Amino acid sequence: MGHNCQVTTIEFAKGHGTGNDFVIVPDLEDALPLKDAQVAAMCDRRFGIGGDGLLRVVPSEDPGAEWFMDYRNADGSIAEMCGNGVRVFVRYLLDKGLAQGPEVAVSTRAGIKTVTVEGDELRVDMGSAVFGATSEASVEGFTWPGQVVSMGNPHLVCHLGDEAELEALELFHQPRYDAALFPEGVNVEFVTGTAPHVRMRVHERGVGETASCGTGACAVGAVALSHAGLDTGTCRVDVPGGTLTITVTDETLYMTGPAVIVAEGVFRA
Ligand SMILES: N[C@@H](CCC[C@H](N)C(=O)O)C(=O)O
Repeated sequence: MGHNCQVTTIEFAKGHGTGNDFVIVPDLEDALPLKDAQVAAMCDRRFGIGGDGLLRVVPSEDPGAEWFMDYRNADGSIAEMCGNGVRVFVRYLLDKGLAQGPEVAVSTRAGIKTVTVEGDELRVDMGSAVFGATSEASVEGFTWPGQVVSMGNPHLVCHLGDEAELEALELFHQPRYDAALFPEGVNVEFVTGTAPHVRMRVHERGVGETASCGTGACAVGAVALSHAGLDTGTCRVDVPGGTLTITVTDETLYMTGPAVIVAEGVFRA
């Protein structure tokens, strides 16, 4: 009795932005629509390549951009937007000659994002943060009030008392939140400090705690500036994996940070 030994091979690259890491799958003919389980297998840190998410590079149907970023969380779920992901996506396009800088438009589920190369870093026009209601999040019986913010995807930004509290926070498990307000789940950011310099940790929907979340940093920067009574300005957001710079203008919000490709290979499924 023989085994079915058919092996599927998938070309990939691996990259990160401030430690938020992604498997990149070039699917230039849009011939490889990955199932949730395949994404989860590739993102698995012990049995796969490992990643907080997956970026599939496919042709864009929107005439405003050549490429569409098909972003998936590590568990295979779909999210509207990924801020670190879009910088890594553009770094990959530039490295492979699939796009020319310094300005690259990328189609995402949250619309077209324009990414500009600025030295070693990439600046993304993320569009303005949209503030919603206030809500709350709880961890191990402690509850903090939070500001709901949409960056295309949902965020709940909670301010903590001090650094020690932030350091001690148990973020292995999903913080509790109002499931009626967030039926699709939410990314929860915990913050200390005030604009122009704050620190955050994050628990991401569909992933867990990550070293960074670009859209989360945008939400946090916008809330910090607003708490400081500023409609516009710049806020440095330190995350466990590095630093992102958030600039709010009258028209939009820019996120600036690094993006690095660290490996290429073939995944055998
Ligand atoms: N890490 C990302 C956000 C990825 C999506 C998020 N987990 C969600 O489900 O909304 C970022 O850098 O923005």
